[in-house]
Amino acid sequence: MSNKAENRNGEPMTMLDPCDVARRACEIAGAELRFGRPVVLVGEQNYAALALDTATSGDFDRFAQVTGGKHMLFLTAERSHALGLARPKGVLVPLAGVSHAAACELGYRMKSPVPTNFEDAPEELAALTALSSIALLLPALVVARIEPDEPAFAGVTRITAREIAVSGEAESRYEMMARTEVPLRDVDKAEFVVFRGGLSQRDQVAIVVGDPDVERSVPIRIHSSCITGDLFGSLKCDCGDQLREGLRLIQARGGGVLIYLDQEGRGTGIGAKMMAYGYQAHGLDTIDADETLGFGPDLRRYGAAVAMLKALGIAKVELLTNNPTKAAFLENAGISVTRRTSVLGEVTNENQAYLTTKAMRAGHQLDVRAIAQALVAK
Ligand SMILES: Nc1nc2c(ncn2[C@@H]2O[C@H](COP(=O)(O)OP(=O)(O)OP(=O)(O)O)[C@@H](O)[C@H]2O)c(=O)[nH]1
Ligand SMILES: [Zn+2]
Repeated sequence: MSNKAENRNGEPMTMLDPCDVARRACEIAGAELRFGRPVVLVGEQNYAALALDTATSGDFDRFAQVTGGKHMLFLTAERSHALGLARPKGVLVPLAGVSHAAACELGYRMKSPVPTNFEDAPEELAALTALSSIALLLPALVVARIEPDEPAFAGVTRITAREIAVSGEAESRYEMMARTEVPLRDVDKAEFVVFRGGLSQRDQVAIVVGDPDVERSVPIRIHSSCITGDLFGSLKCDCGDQLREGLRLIQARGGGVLIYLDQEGRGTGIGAKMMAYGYQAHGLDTIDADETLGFGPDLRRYGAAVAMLKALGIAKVELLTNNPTKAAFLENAGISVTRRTSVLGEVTNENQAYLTTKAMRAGHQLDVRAIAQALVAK
């Protein structure tokens, strides 16, 4: 079947795939939010929305003015919980008379007054949380119900919840675009295989070590980027150690693949991760710090990893991880995990609490007692 059609003027038009159309709409809407500009979520009820962490106080005041002071702050279930309000779909807090600085406090600061005036957020606003995550923004949005033909929002980018949902399919659509050998210090032979596609993600990289036999179970590690740990040797986490130990194990097995995913801060981005580190310095653990910013415990997506494995012809793996979520995701996507092998880093004063939280609250297969004793033994 031809993928050409004609538009109303009889001009040739490429029939676009619905997922590509939705993905483009999301990327544009996300970019608008990142520029501090409003977007309109179109549905049974229309909502204008502005991202709190990119809107200046001028943008915020203009939004307040054109919505006649009917603007509200949409806080996720996680942020509501952090504020002591257990509301499963989050809350809407009226903002009439509230300054930009006070809204930011309510939206994502650690010491915020608890709102007394709020309503449960409608389900459809979850689409905006998904959009803010695609745009790597904090999930704190200023919203206002508007009429479909509201003149103040004429020309503003529009998006539907359906487009945001459909765009998610792009997460598993990647194409190989380059494959080149790069000599690495501790590895005999490594090829960097770059994939392009996805949703709001940069090109992704798989490092093929040696010549793995794809007919057998291939040792792999799926590693999410951690600039602080991988690159600069931060002591606050075990990532750098795990990256190097992962490569070492793959090499020792005679070959395999390390997939390096661009999803810093468990998918929240480096900015949010550093804000979370700031909150951790004030005593919150890694999960509570993310919740204070409005995030769930883990926003990472592994569709890219699955697409890359499939493109490399890999259907069976030995997974180098302590994180059972990664194994479950692969199994659900049709990649058989024949074995899970732990990858351990050094326990330090600075990462001991982080590792304990991963074991106790995120279900990572780490030995809590060994973590506790590791420093005593030193
Ligand atoms: N939000 C947030 N992210 C963090 C923090 N510390 C590390 N990270 C991120 O956590 C992720 C860790 O990635 P991985 O090492 O692949 O995964 P893992 O879930 O620890 O599982 P393993 O396979 O056992 O290593 C990276 O995206 C880091 O940037 C933190 O305190 N807060
Ligand atoms: Zn790290």
